[in-house]
Amino acid sequence: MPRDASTDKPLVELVNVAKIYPPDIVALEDVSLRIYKGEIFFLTGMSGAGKTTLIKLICRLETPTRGLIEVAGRDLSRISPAGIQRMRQKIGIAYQDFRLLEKQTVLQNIAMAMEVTYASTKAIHARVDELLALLNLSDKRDKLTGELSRGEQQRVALARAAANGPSLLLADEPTGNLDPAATELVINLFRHLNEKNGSTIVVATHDKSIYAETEHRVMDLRKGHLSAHPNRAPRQIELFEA
Ligand SMILES: Nc1ncnc2c1ncn2[C@@H]1O[C@H](COP(=O)(O)OP(=O)(O)OP(=O)(O)O)[C@@H](O)[C@H]1O
Repeated sequence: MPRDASTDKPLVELVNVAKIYPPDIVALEDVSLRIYKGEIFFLTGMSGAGKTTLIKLICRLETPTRGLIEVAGRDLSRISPAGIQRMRQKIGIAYQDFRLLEKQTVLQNIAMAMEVTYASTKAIHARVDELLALLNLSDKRDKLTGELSRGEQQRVALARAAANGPSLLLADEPTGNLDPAATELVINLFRHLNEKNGSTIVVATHDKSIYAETEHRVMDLRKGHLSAHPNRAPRQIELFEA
């Protein structure tokens, strides 16, 4: 989806953000970042670099030790708990550890995420069927998620995150358990959400294959510091990084 960096306000903005876990584990140090509406943004970095921490800060599952975080122009530190709940209804989160209810079916796991929308059962089932078809999981709809392979569970977690057509999708290591064919399905899901719903998508990943062929912005976290990915042109850095 095209965007104009000169006129858009960022959907997500971090200014000089640090996160230090007790007693003194520095996960992020002085991170400033803008992510614009309609972007697909990749966050790379080695294990322990701080990717999950950054994702959790954006949806306020963690709070920063220092710095400002704004989502849709609102300072997260000033939003009430009820306001955070409302904000999260517009954010889809695909967790690295999936967080599925293993004794519930695929349909139930995804449908549960949609109950907040008060959609009809018919509309919920149609959406679930659409997402499962996109992710090649149609035959798993009535299976318990605990009985699926890790790769299948990972795709169910993505379908659940995508279910409400979120304004912002945060995907933490979304292809960690997938083969190339399933990885392609996930990339197509991101494109679909981005183009059809205008969803902004933030992907934290080790997996070069999901950003190698794209024109999208890639930034690299190293020991809590953020910089442009070494393989990306400097022009991109100037365009996006203030
Ligand atoms: N709840 C926590 N308490 C203490 N330390 C934490 C906590 N969560 C993360 N850390 C530490 O913060 C640092 C960054 O962790 P984070 O999970 O954000 O990295 P990551 O880039 O997502 O790694 P991975 O790719 O392995 O998931 C690591 O040193 C990690 O051990």
